[in-house]
Amino acid sequence: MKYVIGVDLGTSAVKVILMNQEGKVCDEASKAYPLIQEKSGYSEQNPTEWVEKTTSALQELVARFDGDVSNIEGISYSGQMHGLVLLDKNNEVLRNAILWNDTRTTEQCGQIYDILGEERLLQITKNPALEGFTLPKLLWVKQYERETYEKAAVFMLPKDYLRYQMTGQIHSEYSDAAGTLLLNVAEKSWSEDVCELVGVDPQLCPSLVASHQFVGTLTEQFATETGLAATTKVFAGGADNACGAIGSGILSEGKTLCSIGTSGVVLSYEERNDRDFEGKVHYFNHGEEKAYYTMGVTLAAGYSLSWFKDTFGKNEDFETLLDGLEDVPVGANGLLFTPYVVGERTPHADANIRASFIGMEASHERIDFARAVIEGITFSLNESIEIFRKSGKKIDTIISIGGGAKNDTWLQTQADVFNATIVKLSSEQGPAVGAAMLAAYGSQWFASLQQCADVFTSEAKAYQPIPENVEKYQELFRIYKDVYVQTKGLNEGLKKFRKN
Ligand SMILES: Nc1ncnc2c1ncn2[C@@H]1O[C@H](COP(=O)(O)OP(=O)(O)O)[C@@H](O)[C@H]1O
Ligand SMILES: O=C(CO)[C@@H](O)[C@H](O)COP(=O)(O)O
Repeated sequence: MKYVIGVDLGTSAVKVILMNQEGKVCDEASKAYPLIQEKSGYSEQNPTEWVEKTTSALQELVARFDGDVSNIEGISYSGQMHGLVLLDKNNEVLRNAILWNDTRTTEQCGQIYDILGEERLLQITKNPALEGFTLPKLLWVKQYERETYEKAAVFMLPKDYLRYQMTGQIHSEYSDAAGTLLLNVAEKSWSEDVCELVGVDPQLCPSLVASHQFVGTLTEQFATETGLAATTKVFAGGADNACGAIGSGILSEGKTLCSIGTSGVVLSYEERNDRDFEGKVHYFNHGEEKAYYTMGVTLAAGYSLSWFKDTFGKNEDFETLLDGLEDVPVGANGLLFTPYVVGERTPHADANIRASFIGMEASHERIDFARAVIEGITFSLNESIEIFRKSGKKIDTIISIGGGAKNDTWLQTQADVFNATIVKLSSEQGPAVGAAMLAAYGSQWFASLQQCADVFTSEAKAYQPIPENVEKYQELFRIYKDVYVQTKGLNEGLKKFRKN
């Protein structure tokens, strides 16, 4: 039997899974790493830690593998998007990576609009200038850490750096490059126009390949450290949301995904690259060739829940924290939460907004707060679904993946808030499965990613919306949407009191 490994370099942890040719998940391992948040709005990680934790997770996987490691034929990646990794001319890391949920770059987003204009930016990159994207981060380093910027020889995205450390080869690929604001998304090439106008040397951009492309084998050193064979073939991989879509079989028009990881995403497959969503949702290249996807992003979805756990139940696991969630009625006994703990993206591209609990009263217990957090995150994702529905998309079934899909009550809440059937897959590790599928397809086990998905993905359970709950959530959703409007000005006033 042959095997492939999918590596999902997430924000909270790296997850590695071993899958066989029959699409069975044979083993998995995960290693967590922290966020470095020195100031309000800052979010960084140390790229060396990604490599160390991936090495350790792979060591664990290989140690438990009782077959011949040379039968592990291929490996590929899914990676948290947009993070800026800068390397010098010796390929040494110059500073911590600035992550997708770091919002320090509002000033640089303004500069990009001033230089390019919104229309031209949308025409080339298909996306607006958002703090989370890579180009504003590059311009921030150029402006505030000039010495570092001048030493930079190449910029990389998180999983591309990890792959470089495993193979010695430097590449980027289309699905992740699409989230930099430097790619001409329709033409699939770095935009010389954008580079020239914003003053970024095009030499900083690595060469581009397709997600399933073979890029080399493991270095002898990495193979020795992990116990993998040096002949293991390495395939480029994709952005975590592209891989989440592949791993959930979102490979044709009409299919919708909800992914609740650190961020939260509602994603829709697009065959075409010329639809106009006026920048309201992100529009990126898929990991499948000649395909695209659109998505709305909640900046702190799972992160709002993990913030709540770390603050009010530090040493508990999520199961203990959420014990009794199903007994709290819809609406959390009158408590409402907006999940803006680090700002928001869709539909409010607002780095300054912060979270609120509205309606606290003396009878509320911690589990009411937990229910309000879960409902608030789901309302935020429903704002993306609303944009898609208003654009004419029919959304009646949604595949739900990510850490958030581990909880039954949350899955039912998704069905009730989204008023759609929610499908849970046999593995909630969609991005890692997608990465494994890219390795399987790259290894030519299947003629297409769709054929691979037919074998590698399967539905475990479906959750139907309960009409009575749907009605209550529709009323609550109207109140939820008003909280942003009512608290925006208040948060402006609080800004100067934040940790700086
Ligand atoms: N048992 C659980 N029940 C509900 N939510 C969970 C559970 N385990 C993890 N989560 C949520 O999933 C998030 C992590 O999801 P994951 O897909 O692993 O994220 P990432 O890819 O960003 O590292 C956590 O922040 C948490 O909110
Ligand atoms: O910024 C985005 C998408 O635009 C995020 O979705 C990141 O890609 C991080 O993903 P997770 O770690 O939450 O999976």
